[in-house]
Amino acid sequence: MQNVYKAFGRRPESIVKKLKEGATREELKSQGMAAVIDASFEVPQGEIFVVMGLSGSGKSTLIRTLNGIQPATSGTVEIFGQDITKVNSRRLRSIRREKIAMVFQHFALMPHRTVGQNAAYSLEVRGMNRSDREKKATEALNLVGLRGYGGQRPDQLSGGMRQRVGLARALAAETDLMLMDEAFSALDPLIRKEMQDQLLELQQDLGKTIVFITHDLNEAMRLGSRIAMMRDGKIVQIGTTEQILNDPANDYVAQFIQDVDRTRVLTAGEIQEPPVALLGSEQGPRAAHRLMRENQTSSLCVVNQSRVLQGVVYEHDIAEGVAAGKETLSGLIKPMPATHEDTYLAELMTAASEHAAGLAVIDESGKLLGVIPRVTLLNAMADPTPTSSVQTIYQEVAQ
Ligand SMILES: Nc1ncnc2c1ncn2[C@@H]1O[C@H](COP(=O)(O)OP(=O)(O)OP(=O)(O)O)[C@@H](O)[C@H]1O
Repeated sequence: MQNVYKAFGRRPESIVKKLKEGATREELKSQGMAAVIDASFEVPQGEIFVVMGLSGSGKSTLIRTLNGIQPATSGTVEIFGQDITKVNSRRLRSIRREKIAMVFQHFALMPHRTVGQNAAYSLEVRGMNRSDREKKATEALNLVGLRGYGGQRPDQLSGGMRQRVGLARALAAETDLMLMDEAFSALDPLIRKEMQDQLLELQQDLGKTIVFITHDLNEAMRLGSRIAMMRDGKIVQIGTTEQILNDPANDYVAQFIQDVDRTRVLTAGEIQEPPVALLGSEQGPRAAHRLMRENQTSSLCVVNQSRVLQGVVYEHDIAEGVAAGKETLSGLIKPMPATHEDTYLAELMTAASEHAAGLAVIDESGKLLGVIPRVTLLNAMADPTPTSSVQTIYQEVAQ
């Protein structure tokens, strides 16, 4: 969307005109409400774009201009190349039906229909025949973990399960764009987290374009590829979690993020450092000793030829190995705790307290990507901002 305004009142166009001439929302209050002021953003395919702001900041109005339920007073709204502010209402209804799925806070399920019929609803509206839509609805229910529930009525399900039906209905529609308005806000915290995890997992496979509205910053940061922060109708900042945490655009955003538990949004990948030194496991204690001296470190990660992590060796063991004239590292390599790049810092607490050398960061196949020295991890816990520059002392493994 580009330069979108939405005003309510008797003469919305006049409110927008005055806004463009520099009037503030406050000054125009007697004439109506400027709910969205000059909003512009683009959401690439596959992104979860979160719109975040306090109650009344204009989030719901913004999302309604996106599906055309409340047409923008001014500006353009393009859905897959089609400007929906310029099409007639019939065409708009068809775009909404074919291209956009919605998930609402209060589920909006039809109580007298079965779960399966609810999930199939958007397909029914499209005129799909019964057997095809039942098949697709069942597939969608399976995807959200409701296998076998198709015959039940919504009131037989818990709140969390009802929201899964809402999600299944949106997925069954197989649209590329999904709009989610406070979709998880009515759920209790544990179920809410489960739903967030599920959405992230589904999104990995489905790669939809999602616009997700929330007033909860932690939710925004867990889900959002990027976040738009709204205040009084305006988008005051658009950025990734990291950008917003590290470089809040103004005091409003800064105040918002004050209470965020950063250990729950920062990941291991954001504080990892290049491995201090790597050593092919075929090398002996002398080589290890030399590398430790060169890099002024008291421990080394050990990897094999494929750079898969084998463990860690410590200075005192290596010194003993050298003294005993050992030719290999066998018996000297200790296990090293490892994590993945996308693990949240909060989940690394125990690792930090228990292990002297710190943590290795590995990929799916066990290859060493980086290390988090214990002191870095403890510092990050105490002051969780991502390290901006890391001194690179990187030693290639013998190939
Ligand atoms: N149909 C309407 N007529 C008049 N004013 C409206 C209308 N819809 C929304 N508003 C006003 O526009 C402003 C933005 O409302 P909106 O619902 O978009 O905010 P929000 O951020 O979604 O808040 P919430 O989380 O409480 O829904 C509010 O001041 C609201 O009162």
